[in-house]
Amino acid sequence: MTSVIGLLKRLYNIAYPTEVRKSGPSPSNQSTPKPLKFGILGAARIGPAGLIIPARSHPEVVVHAVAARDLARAQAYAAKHGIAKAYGGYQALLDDPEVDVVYNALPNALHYEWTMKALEAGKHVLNEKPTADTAEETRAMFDFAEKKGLVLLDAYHYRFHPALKRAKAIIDSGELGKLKHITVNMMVYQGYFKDDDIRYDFELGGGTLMDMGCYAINCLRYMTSAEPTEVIATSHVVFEPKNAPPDYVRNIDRRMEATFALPDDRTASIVIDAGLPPMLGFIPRFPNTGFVVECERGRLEMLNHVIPTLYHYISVKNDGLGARVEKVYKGAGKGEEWWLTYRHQLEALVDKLRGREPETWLTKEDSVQTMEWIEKVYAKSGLGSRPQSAYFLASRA
Ligand SMILES: NC(=O)C1=CN([C@@H]2O[C@H](COP(=O)(O)OP(=O)(O)OC[C@H]3O[C@@H](n4cnc5c(N)ncnc54)[C@H](OP(=O)(O)O)[C@@H]3O)[C@@H](O)[C@H]2O)C=CC1
Ligand SMILES: O=C1OC[C@@H](O)[C@H](O)[C@H]1O
Repeated sequence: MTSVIGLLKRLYNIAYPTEVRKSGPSPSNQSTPKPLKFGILGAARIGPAGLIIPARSHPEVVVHAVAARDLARAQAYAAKHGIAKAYGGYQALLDDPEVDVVYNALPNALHYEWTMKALEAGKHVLNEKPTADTAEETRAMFDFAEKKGLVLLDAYHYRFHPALKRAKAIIDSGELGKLKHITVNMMVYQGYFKDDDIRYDFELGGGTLMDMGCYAINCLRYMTSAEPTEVIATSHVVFEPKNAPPDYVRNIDRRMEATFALPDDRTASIVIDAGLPPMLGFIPRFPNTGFVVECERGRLEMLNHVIPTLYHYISVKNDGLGARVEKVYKGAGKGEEWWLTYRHQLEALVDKLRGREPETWLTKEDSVQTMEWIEKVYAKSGLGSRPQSAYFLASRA
């Protein structure tokens, strides 16, 4: 019962966060900096969860502008979400001198071009996951941000939640002995994405490994504190749209499984599926996201590591001490029980931009290695990497 009330409270606060007063110079304190102004590239579906709602409860963030390819679409989005400026075209937003930080919420294949252009315009960037289409592009993006002295953060938002950090602390404490194997699952039911979703478009950087698999690869590296040494095996099911035309190219993974070797005889596997069929042909399935870590002296299972604010558990079976369940909606650091992973992420980004030490941060190598292993799984599967950005290729010509 208490957990149901807790869930309802969290849901209410997520949907209706207390709007905080935005910081800035006041008669009593002229030195307080103005809030950071964010601009969103794309009237994207992820915008509200990824930035707009978290910004409401952050005193130092204002969502100032949105750009869409079509001005009317940007205006409608701006009106709906209370955003002051709307631009018809992404470059126009980058040319706005008031924008401090750009949120790149475009399809994966456009991350490279528009993040590079944003950095060129002198903006810090919160870039949606996965970083780009290839590791080469990813490295170039971080190198350029470094060169410009700007902050670039990939939106691996799940990494900022205290529950995930607690799961890792249990593994790192050694109470379960040496880690032997981790399995990371990211599965949603059939119909979760429509057939014309960007995730099913090869040219836009689609594929289920790109989309949900990037979390899984990032997670296995994080939980094991190691880089894989080899992709041992893969198997996949390709996406089949309804009424596929005869010339339809089956190059998009709807399901991807992969097994990796890690140093010290450890292994890892991932199971990603964007279309779990109904049970017995008609019973709908719940999304299944989480991971299981098998250790020498027990196992740890975390359910829902990607949206833990809604509900999660960390179940620990210690061969010597027995079993227990932990839930961490609020950690020892900053945050409220109802903070989504995106709100934690925004807190860290703003801390970084303001010169404060963020509680959690992701390194360049984190992003580069995640992309490297995505590409290696695609290579092993025979599906191949998503195409390099034309903007990247032009820069190398
Ligand atoms: N962090 C997270 O939890 C999540 C992250 N994501 C990531 O965010 C990004 C966007 O995903 P999502 O919001 O679901 O995507 P949408 O389908 O909403 O597309 C995002 C934007 O892409 C723009 N766009 C530009 N070119 C094209 C094109 N050729 N075809 C289609 N759209 C185009 C559209 O902009 P315009 O408005 O200009 O037309 C659209 O608003 C992806 O990288 C995805 O991986 C997605 C969901 C969750
Ligand atoms: O980033 C994401 O997180 C949740 C998933 O459902 C979605 O496909 C993905 O883009």
